Parts: sequence; structure tokens; C-alpha cells
Amino acid sequence: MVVGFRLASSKGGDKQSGNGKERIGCFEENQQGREASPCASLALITSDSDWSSPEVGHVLKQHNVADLPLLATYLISEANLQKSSRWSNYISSLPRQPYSLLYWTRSELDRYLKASQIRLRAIERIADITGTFDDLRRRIFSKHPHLFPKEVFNLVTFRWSFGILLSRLIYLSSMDGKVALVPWADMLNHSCEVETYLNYDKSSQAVVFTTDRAYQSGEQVFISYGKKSNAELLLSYGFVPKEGTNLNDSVELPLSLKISDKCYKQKLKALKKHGLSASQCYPIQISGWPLELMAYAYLTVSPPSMSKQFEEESGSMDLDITSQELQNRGVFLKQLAVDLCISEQKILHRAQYILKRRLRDMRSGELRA
Ligand SMILES: C[S@@+](CC[C@H](N)C(=O)[O-])C[C@H]1O[C@@H](n2cnc3c(N)ncnc32)[C@H](O)[C@@H]1O
Repeated sequence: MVVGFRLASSKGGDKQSGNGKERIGCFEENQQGREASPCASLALITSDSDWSSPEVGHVLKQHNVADLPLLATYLISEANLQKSSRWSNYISSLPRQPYSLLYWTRSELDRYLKASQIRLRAIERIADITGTFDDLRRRIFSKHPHLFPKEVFNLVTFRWSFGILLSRLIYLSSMDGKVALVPWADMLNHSCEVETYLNYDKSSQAVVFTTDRAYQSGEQVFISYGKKSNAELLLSYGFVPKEGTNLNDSVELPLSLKISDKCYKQKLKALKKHGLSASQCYPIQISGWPLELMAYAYLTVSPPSMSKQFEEESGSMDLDITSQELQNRGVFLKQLAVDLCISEQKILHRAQYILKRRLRDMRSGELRA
């Protein structure tokens, strides 16, 4: 079955539905490839979209603002226009507080995600957004206060718009990798068990996806947000899939060459020859890890007696809770952190178990690098 979201410019578009969820399958091809239901009027929001306040868009483009901050400003500008924006129905359906780690406070991140590497990524992402906003404010907003009033364009609205973009932007490979908000198509939830991706189909001028199985009427249709780890899903989308369902879950394992290693220089030379450095990160999954990780590990632990082979080897908690609302939030965030850390811990335990056995084999000379 093919489900599509037709663009406004395409033939046969009808009026936009007030309720995106009901209209998600805006056209459907049946087995004979014929359209079975009418199309919804839809368009994409990209960095090329027309601004309802053209002057605002013009100033940003004059300053060559990059796509993501441009889209973030676009969303704020359109949201501020309310009913006079062509996106008013869509924008009013967006969450007021997108689910993502952007909305966790520093102390929530520090307490709940102490055990996960994603804590640092979230802190970096929050700092990047603050930095991007400060840069725009300094270079552009402060110079045109009539176009960018502080009450509208501020850090709070930027955090909201970045939260929306990072949890809803769709990567359209067939449009040269353009990223777009696709109103109503972005109502689709993620499942780790499907390999179904939204993309732009040039022939039908629609954003479409093909389901990988038949769905019963009334059944929820899922798409994939990509092969992401649980930590990445929590970072951008604010949820952790049910335990054991995400085959793409992984934990980054940082490895590095010890400066105290007697063969440090030789080993580093061998690594550099293969485009590697003294510290590398490799993803480990419950099902195993990349061969490159083993090659790197063998090299770093190899004794000086193996120096001739170096070049070959390298090729291969509790928060203060005062209100019921905070208490619920605390319980919810803690549960997300527990779900994430359980899956990451499982991956690490399994990897540790296998590595210990391999190390034992290596020591007893049974394993050849
Ligand atoms: C692109 S939106 C999907 C539509 C969203 N459900 C809505 O109604 O606006 C992404 C957000 O949906 C939620 N979501 C998507 N897939 C999910 C899943 N499998 N489990 C829990 N939440 C999910 C998350 O809050 C995520 O940030």
C-alpha cells in the first residue's frame, strides 16, 4: 500500500482537514495502483518557503542565515501571525512543549542521565541553540527591533521552535537531502519494527511512503525516524522504545591509545596511516560491534613484540519535588532515564562479557588477530 501527502500545488488537492490524524492517508493506492481516496491540500515548509512577513525573511536571507536557524525563525514568525499565517491550522496543532531533552533542566540531565553519554550531547545541543540565538540576536535581531521584537524572538521561543524542528523535520533524500516540515505527515509515530521512510516522490509531487505490510482499517500506521539508538531517540524525540524492540540501539565505546604505551609513537603512526587517531569511538550493539573496533583494540593492547604487525592490525538521584506537576514530571523523566540506562547497560554488560572471554583467549594464545 502507498500512502501519500499531496502538495498544495499538485493536481486534485482538496481542502485541508481540520484534523490531521483523520486525514493522514490523504491518498491511497490500492493493489492495482489506483488512487482510492481524495488528496489533502498540503505543502512543505522548507528554507525556500514564502514568508507571510516577507521583510523578515528578506533580512535573514541577506545575512545568509543557515537553513536550521532560518527555519526556526520562520516558525516563530508564522506562529506569531496566528490566523493570518497560511500555516495557522498546522502550527496550532503543534505541541506547546515538544518532547525532547531540550526541555530537561541541567540538574535533571545531571541526575537522571549521569550514566549515559547522551547527557553530554544534550548539554552541547542546548548550548548550541543558545549560541545560535545569541548570534542571531547580536547580528540581526538587535539591528531590526521593529521586525524582531524581543517579546516574540527570544530564547524561549527559539527553544520551542528548535524542539519542534528536531523532533519533526523530515530528511527528503530525493530532494537533494533537503529537510522539511511536512504538515500532517509529521503526525506519524516511530516504530523500530518498520523500515518505512517518508520521501518526496517527484512523479506524484507528494511526500509518500510505502508501508511494509498490510494494515487493518483503524490500525495505527507507523514510520521509521531512522536507524537510531535509544539515546538518540530520547535526545531528539523524547521517548525510549520498549525494551528489546530497537535492534539499532547502540552505545558509543570510546577507545584510546595510552600515552604511557611503550610503542605509542609506532602505534599512532599505524593508526594515522588508516585515517584514525589516538582516540576513537565505536558503536556497540547488543548483537556485536564493528570489526574496526576489534582491530583498534588489538592494536592498542598489542605488546611491543608484535610491533611488526601494528600496521596490519589497525586496518581492519532525586530532585526537589514541591508540586504534583513536578512530581509527575520527575516520575516521567526518571522512567525515561531508567528505560534508556537499562538498555545501554545491557549492551555494555554483554560487550564486557564477550570481550573478557576474548581477552582470556588472546592471553592463552588461542585467538589470532
Ligand atoms: C514527528 S512527531 C509524531 C507525532 C506526535 N505523536 C504528535 O502527535 O504530534 C514526534 C513525536 O511523537 C512522539 N512519538 C513518536 N513515536 C513515538 C513512540 N514510538 N513512542 C512514544 N512517543 C512517540 C514523540 O513525542 C516525538 O517527539
